[in-house]
Amino acid sequence: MNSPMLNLSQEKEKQTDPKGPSSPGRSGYRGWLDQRLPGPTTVRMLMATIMPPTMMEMWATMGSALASFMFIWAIIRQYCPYELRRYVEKHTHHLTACFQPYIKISIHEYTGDRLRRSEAYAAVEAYLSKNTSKSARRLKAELGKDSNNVVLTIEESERVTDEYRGVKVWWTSNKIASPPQRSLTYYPEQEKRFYRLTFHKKHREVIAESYLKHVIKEGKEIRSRNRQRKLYTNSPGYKWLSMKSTMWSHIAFEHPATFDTMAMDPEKKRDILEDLVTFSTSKDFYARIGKAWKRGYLLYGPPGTGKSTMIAAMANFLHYDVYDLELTAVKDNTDLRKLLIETTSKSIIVIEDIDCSLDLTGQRKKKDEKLPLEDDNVDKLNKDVPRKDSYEDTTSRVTLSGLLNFIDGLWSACGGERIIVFTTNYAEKLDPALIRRGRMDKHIELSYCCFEGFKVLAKNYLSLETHPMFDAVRGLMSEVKITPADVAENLMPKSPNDDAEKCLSRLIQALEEAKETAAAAKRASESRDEAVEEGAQGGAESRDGAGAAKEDAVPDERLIGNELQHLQHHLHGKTDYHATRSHDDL
Ligand SMILES: Nc1ncnc2c1ncn2[C@@H]1O[C@H](COP(=O)(O)OP(=O)(O)OP(=O)(O)O)[C@@H](O)[C@H]1O
Repeated sequence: MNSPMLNLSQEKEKQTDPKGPSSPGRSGYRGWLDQRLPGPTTVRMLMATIMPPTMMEMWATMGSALASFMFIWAIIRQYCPYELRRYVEKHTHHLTACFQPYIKISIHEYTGDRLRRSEAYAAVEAYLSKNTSKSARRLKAELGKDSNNVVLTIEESERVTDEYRGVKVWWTSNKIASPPQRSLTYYPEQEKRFYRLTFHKKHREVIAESYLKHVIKEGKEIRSRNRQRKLYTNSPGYKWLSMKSTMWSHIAFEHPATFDTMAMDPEKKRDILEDLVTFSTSKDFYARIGKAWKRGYLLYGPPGTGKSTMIAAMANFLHYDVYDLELTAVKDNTDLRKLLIETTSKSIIVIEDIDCSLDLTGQRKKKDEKLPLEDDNVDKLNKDVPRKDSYEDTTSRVTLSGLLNFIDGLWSACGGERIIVFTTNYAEKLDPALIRRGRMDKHIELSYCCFEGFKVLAKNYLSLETHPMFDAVRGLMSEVKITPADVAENLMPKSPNDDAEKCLSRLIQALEEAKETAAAAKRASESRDEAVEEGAQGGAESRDGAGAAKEDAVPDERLIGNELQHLQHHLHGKTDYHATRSHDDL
């Protein structure tokens, strides 16, 4: 028994093609059907019944047009100049946008002339990594904070859905390759990455006024919670390794110092902590008083008193990145400004030993004054090796005025929430303009170890809160100067058998030796003064006699001076001699 549908199609067939369903040489729709739909007649007839002839034709035409378009587009993409391709793409987008009820918002990684990575992009990245990584199918994995957890971000071209107050939105991650470089360059081709948000136009208000703010706020919070803090350097050696056009290279910042482990006067410590907290929570205050949100700290004191350690403690306390600026590696003031622009907010910019970094009187200073290759003998031996200064300008042209502008010029305000730290052993050597309040707002002296500082170190190194030997340490510390670095070294166990008593005895012995040396130095100094006094008295008696007395005094003075120097060397090593002098000077 035939089905009514089949009958109907057969009837149609009779009407349109008198030659019958399978007869050869048919033309028109039936012929076309034979060609396109091979197979049993019944199936073909069934399809013909489901799809009216005009619709089938339409789909077929569209299919082949689409295939041709794709083919032509592939050829265009390969051979057509980049500019023309961009032009076509742009106008195609405009055309399709007219018929679509959706709005698209792009958030680019770099805005402007690639000066700085957009914070909005970074925030969206963090937001999407948390909120959509469960629904996305293609993800990138990176090591997060402390290299312990894995942070997932969505892969390029991946599309994810998000929902906010019942409104559905779509995010895609994209990138555009920039035009190929005309000149030969070692740098890889730059890509411009961006996120695109798509939503229905009826939700424009919710998205623009509320959703985007929500994404940025949450993204920033996630970032500050999760991010691995970094230690940056501008040293050229590292720059070539990274092969990037950025001026900074970085590694993960993993210094364990904290204010708890810092040996210093507790009052001073509290004062610094309060200052840091006040600064980091005063965004609105700085805006109100019309001042850039930054603060300068000058850390000064003898070597080994904890200046570098304090920078690490500050960074850990505030969760900031650290930019260690090597001033002698900066070519000129323009490069200094570029470095500043590339720093991010929530960071500490450090210039260590500022007095040695540069001749800040405006004169230039050779960075490598004694390059081995500049030695004539070496040059003769290695004639093929180019002299370093023949291909590389080793002179830093950074001037004092360039540095002053770096600290509080117009450009210093970009980024915000930044701390600038200078360290020095000789604060008195610095130009007053450089360290005046407003540039270096807070001057912190890090000095010799006090008993409270010792207690912190004893807790750190020996896990001791108190001990009977502490009294001896307290007594000696009130009489002699010793740096926290020296105390730490004496408290450090040197073998598995070193217990707390042994370490404390070692420290007491070092302090006693230091006391003896200081006493000997004092005696030598007193006898020098006496000799000078005697010489002066002799001079009053007679001119001739004075000459003789002076001659006697000079060798004495020299001898005493040498003895003093020798004793000081014995006490603290060569550097500490300078340290003592600098501290006293300060
Ligand atoms: N105040 C301190 N608290 C805890 N440890 C300290 C302190 N000062 C120094 N140390 C210890 O001594 C070592 C040297 O300290 P640090 O490098 O911070 O001194 P510095 O003042 O920066 O010296 P320099 O002026 O030579 O750079 C550190 O590794 C640290 O362990």
